[in-house]
Parts: sequence; structure tokens; C-alpha cells
Amino acid sequence: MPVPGRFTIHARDGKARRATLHTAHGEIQTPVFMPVGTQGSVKAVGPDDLLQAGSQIILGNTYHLYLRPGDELVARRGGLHRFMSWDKPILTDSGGFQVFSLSTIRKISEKGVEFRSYLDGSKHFFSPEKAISIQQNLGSDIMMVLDECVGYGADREYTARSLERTTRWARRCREVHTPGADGQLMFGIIQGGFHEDLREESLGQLLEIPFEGYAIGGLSVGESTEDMYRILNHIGPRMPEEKPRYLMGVGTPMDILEGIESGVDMFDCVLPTRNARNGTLFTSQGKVNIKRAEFREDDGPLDPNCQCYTCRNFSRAYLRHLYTAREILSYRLNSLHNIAFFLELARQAREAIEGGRFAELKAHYQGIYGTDGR
Ligand SMILES: CCNc1nc2cc3[nH]c(NC)nc3cc2c(=O)[nH]1
Ligand SMILES: [Zn+2]
Repeated sequence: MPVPGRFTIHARDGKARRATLHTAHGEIQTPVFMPVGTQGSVKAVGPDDLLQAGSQIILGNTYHLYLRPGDELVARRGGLHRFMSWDKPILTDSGGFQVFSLSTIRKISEKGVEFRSYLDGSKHFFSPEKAISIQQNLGSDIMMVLDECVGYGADREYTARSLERTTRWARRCREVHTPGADGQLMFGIIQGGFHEDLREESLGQLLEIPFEGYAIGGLSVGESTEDMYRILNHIGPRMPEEKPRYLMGVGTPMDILEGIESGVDMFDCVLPTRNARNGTLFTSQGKVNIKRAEFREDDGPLDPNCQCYTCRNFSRAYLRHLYTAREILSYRLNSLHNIAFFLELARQAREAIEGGRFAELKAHYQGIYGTDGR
């Protein structure tokens, strides 16, 4: 009987790990890429598409689902898995990031964060306890604590005070959910901005609270690749060896490979689905901007090395036509392919770590996408 939270490392290649994370809705092979299903759907694709593309786990946003359709409504329908017909693992964020990035008026205090809905301007309040109760209503397999993601350029003094409050909030989240209750896991989130010593401070404080996994927050917030990698390389290897490590909101193919090399196991990013909708497609030979005139009469597949539904059935000429005609099918086929590309990248990383060839895999993609793939 799998024990939710059990994390077994099968192989290592440098700091990179090949592991299995057990959850109440099945095992996750890591390194893993998690498609983002913000409002209970991964935009433009269905659960069958996701399964066929090899998705093991998807992400839901607490902030959005709380505001619409409401976490209580979802709970009355049997929880998010049943509601969206996805019976594999789901990770929900705590809404913290959306509140800070989407909501206009907000007040942050020791008690929590007050904000106005981006939908109708109504006033709402997330305490750490409320953020957890929403995720319990959603029934996600992995819950995230409520934290404050300080923006890029926040001063050191504010960053230091903020991480202390984020730790106190993390403790309050832990206090309202017994480890493993209802098979749900809870991850702590490391803050500390771009200061190595504050990152270590945040991690050290969180280690005193039992979490089933730890996430690196506060990155991919507009910083340079150099700053992201500096913090990633510093804190990744310092995170608990025997627990899953999750880098939130990252990233480009090269950012993901850099994260894996620093010992990170789990990634989520809207890049594949968001870029699909503006015609930017990731392929084994680099980025393809499908709206370019050069593809008007190109009968070849988008990516000859890709096994996805889009690449097996449609030509670049057709994909370009759909995109320029703003056909809805364009969003589905482009999103499917980009998701398949990111899932395949993670699969190749798992295989490379098993074979001790991760450095070669990273070098291969560096040759195609450059050092940071932006
Ligand atoms: C669980 C909610 N908390 C939380 N989410 C995040 C989501 C992110 N997404 C990105 N780039 C796209 N950076 C992030 C940082 C955080 C972060 O520091 N905290
Ligand atoms: Zn494809």
C-alpha cells in the first residue's frame, strides 16, 4: 500500500535525482513537469489529451478556484479531481502569489492578506488557516502553505522581515493539518529574495516544521537568469536530501534543466500553454513561430522528433493556417504539442539521470536553446 508522501530516490547524477513521490492519487516519477490548470482546466486541452501526452500531475490555483466557482461548491461536487475528471495527482498553490500578482488592493498583516477579487472587486481575506481549508475543500494531493512572494527588487530589510512572517504562517498552516491527514501532503516555501544568507535563514526555520516537501518561492519574478541561477544553485542542494524539492513557476526548458542539475525534482510553468496561444512552439530543434510566412506551404510535421497527436497528424502549413485564422483548434493543437514537449523533456531527464548522462542532455539542449532559453 503506497504511503502518501513517501519519496524514494532511485538514482543520482551529480546533484540531479531520479525519484518517485507517492501521493493519494498515484505515484509521480521525478523530475516531473506539471502543466498548469489555473481554473480547473489546463487551457484548451482535456484530461484525455493530458494523459495521452504523459502528464502525471497538474496544478490548480487556489485563488482562482476560491473566487470562481468557489471551493465549497467544488467540495460539494466531490472535490477537484471529480469536478474536472482528473484522477491523477493535483498540486494546488495557496493563492499567495496570485493575490500579490493579480489583486490590486491588498493589505498584508500578521493575520494574513486582505485583497479584492479581480472578478468583481469584492473584498476577501486569506489567513494561513483559510488557505489550507480551501485546499482541503479542493482535495488536492499536495497543498502549499500561504507565503509572501516578495517582488524582485524588494529591499533586504523588508525581505528579512517578510520571511519571518512567512515562517510563522507556515507554522500556522501545519498546525491546522495533521501530516498525511486525508492523504494530503503539505509543502513549505522558502523565501529570502536574492540574498543567499536570507534563503538559508528561511530554509533553516522551515526545517523545524515537518513538511513532506519544500518549494523554492520568490524566483521567476522578473530577475535575470544569472540571479535566478545564483539562488537556485545555492539553495537547491541545501534543501532536505530525502524530501521532494519544487521550484515554483519555472520555467524555460533551460531553466528546468538548470533546476534539475541543482537537485530540484518538480516544476510548473504556464510557458507551454501561454506561448502556444501566441504561436510560439517549442521543438527538438528550437523555438518555432508558427505564424511565420516560411511555413505557408511546409508539409512537414511541426517537430519530426515529437510523437504527440499534433505532430503525428498535422502539417506546419495547416497549423499556421489555423493560427492565422484564429481557429480554436489552433489553441488545442499548439497547447498539446508544447505540453508534450515539456513532458518529454522531463522524461528525457529522468532517463538521462538513470544512465548517468544528464550533463550530456543539458549540453545537447544548450546547443539548441542557448544557455537560458529565453
Ligand atoms: C503557493 C503560492 N506561493 C507562491 N507561489 C509562487 C508562484 C510563482 N510563479 C512564479 N513565476 C511564474 N514565481 C513564483 C513564486 C511563488 C512564490 O514565491 N510563492
Ligand atoms: Zn508534437
